[in-house]
Amino acid sequence: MTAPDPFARTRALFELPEGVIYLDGNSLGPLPRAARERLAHVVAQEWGGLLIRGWNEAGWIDLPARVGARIARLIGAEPGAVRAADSTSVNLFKALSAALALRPGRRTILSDSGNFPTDLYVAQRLAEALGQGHVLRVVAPETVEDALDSDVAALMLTEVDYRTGRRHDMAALTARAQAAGALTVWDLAHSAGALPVDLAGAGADFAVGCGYKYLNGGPGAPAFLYAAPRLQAEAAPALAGWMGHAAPFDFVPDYVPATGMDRMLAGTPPILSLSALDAALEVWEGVDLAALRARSIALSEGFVAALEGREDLVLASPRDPERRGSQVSFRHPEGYAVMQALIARGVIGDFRAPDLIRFGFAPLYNTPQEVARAAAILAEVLDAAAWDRPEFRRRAKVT
Ligand SMILES: Cc1ncc(COP(=O)(O)O)c(C=O)c1O
Ligand SMILES: Nc1c(O)cccc1C(=O)C[C@H](N)C(=O)O
Repeated sequence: MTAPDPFARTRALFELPEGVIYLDGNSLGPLPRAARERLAHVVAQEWGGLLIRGWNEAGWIDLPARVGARIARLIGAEPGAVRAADSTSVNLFKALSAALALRPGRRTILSDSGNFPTDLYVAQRLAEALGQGHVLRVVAPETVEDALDSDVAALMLTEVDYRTGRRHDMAALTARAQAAGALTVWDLAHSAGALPVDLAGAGADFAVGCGYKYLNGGPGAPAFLYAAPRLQAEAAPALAGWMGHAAPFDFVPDYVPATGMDRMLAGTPPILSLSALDAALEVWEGVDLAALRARSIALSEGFVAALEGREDLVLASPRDPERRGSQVSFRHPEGYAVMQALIARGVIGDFRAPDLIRFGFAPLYNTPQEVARAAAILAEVLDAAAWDRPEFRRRAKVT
């Protein structure tokens, strides 16, 4: 007798194509059935039927806050402290600029070399554009703590490294940064929905994250933004827009920021994609995040254990699951072709240059059986050098 699968209920809420083992939900989550239905409804009934009345009658105007409230539980945020809006890049710009403005005497943005490129690009351009001598300092992930000197205005880190899955200790680094007089800006792109996050418990200052990965909001889904309640009254992001105004429909020429989190908004919310994300987040109702973490560790451990000891794969992720997010990466010199051969066999992960094959484990729908099968197929591909074909080496535009 095998015990019933505690995540069979949530798996059934997704449309998962037959014959595919999907281990790329850390890049783009699959389609929740509820999102398909909600989109059809919003398009036909709300957009089609209500037209402009939808802003009031269907509550479109409140969607950034309503969707933010659903995300808040997953990231341990205080009520009202999260908005769903814009992209992660844009939210990072807003959060980081607000953090810098709150530390006027300091000039350094501290980050690490494992951070996602968009985060580093946003910080570089913001530092230049401010014209006040700000600099982005990028150090090795292990040396972040030592680099927290008296010039650091903002510590900007991605909690879970997109390549290796290495996880920073958010609570410890936040405490260290604040003791050094800095504010923290956390990117939760690979954390939200992947593992329990406790922003309030960690005392984090600002955070951002993606809606299209483990939250399953669909390609280009709106991202989210958090500011600690103690900072909201003072936060002044460098990007303002009418949706962040205290009275948008007064149409006055001067900017007066809204009270609370609404000041972190800028332009008109994308109602179709916010609706899809809202429906996708229904899947999380009743999901226990400690059980989610336990499942995630069981999945990733099963995968690593099945492949451990192979001489042709080098584990790029921490071996200790407590120090990882919900993904595992291996190095292989022909990683791109290996991943294409896997995809041709129905196992979808992805490749990150120069040599990483990356596998995300989404506890809501991935099963231990899938993970064992994926590891076996990877072993077959390697044993038979099935990747060694010209068509598997041809790089696509998007990897
Ligand atoms: C850590 C991290 N931040 C940000 C992003 C993306 O930001 P955006 O949605 O603005 O493209 C990604 C992935 O695309 C990511 O992995
Ligand atoms: N956002 C993406 C896209 O528009 C195309 C392809 C991939 C992505 C990703 O999300 C990449 C992802 N952040 C990563 O961890 O590599």
